[in-house]
Amino acid sequence: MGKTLFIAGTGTDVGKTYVSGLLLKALLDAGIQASYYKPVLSGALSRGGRLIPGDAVQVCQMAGLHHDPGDCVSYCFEPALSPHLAAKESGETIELSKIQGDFATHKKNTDTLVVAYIPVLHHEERRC
Ligand SMILES: Nc1ncnc2c1ncn2[C@@H]1O[C@H](COP(=O)(O)OP(=O)(O)OP(=O)(O)O)[C@@H](O)[C@H]1O
Ligand SMILES: C[C@H](N)[C@@H](CCCCCC(=O)O)NC(=O)O
Repeated sequence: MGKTLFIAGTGTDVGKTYVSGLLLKALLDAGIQASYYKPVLSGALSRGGRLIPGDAVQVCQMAGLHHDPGDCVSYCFEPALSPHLAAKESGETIELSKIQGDFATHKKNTDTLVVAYIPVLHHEERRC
C-alpha cells in the first residue's frame, strides 16, 4: 500500500507549497515514485482565458515532476479566497465525492502521494 504525506498548515503563506516541492524532489531523487495532489487551489492566475494553478506549477517545477499541473488539482479558482468562498464566487460547488475520487486515483497511480492540505479550520474561522 502506498504512502500519503499530508502537508498541513495553520494558515496561508506558511510554506506548504515550498515544503511540498522540496519533499517531492527528495522522494523522486531517492528513486521513489511520487506525485502531488492539491484538492482545491484558489488564487489561480488567469491567462488567455485559462486558469494557471500556480502552486501546482511551482511544485512540479521544483521537483522536476513531468505532470500536467492541472491534473494535480481537483478544483482551481481564480479568487484568492478560502476554498468555500472562492467556489461560491466562481459559481461552483466543491463536491467531496470528486475530491475522494481524484484522491483515490492519484493514490492508485503512485507509490507516495504528497498532498498539500487546505487549512479548513483556519478558513472557516476567518469566515466568522
Ligand atoms: N525558497 C524560498 N526562500 C524563501 N522564501 C520562500 C521560498 N519559497 C517560498 N518562499 C516564501 O515563503 C512563503 C510561503 O510560501 P508557500 O507558497 O510555500 O506557502 P503556502 O503555505 O503554500 O501558502 P498558500 O496557502 O498561500 O498556498 C511565501 O511568501 C514565499 O514567497
Ligand atoms: C494562491 C495561494 N497559493 C493560496 C491563496 C489562498 C488565500 C486564502 C485567503 C484566506 O485565508 O481567506 N491558494 C491556495 O493555497 O490554494
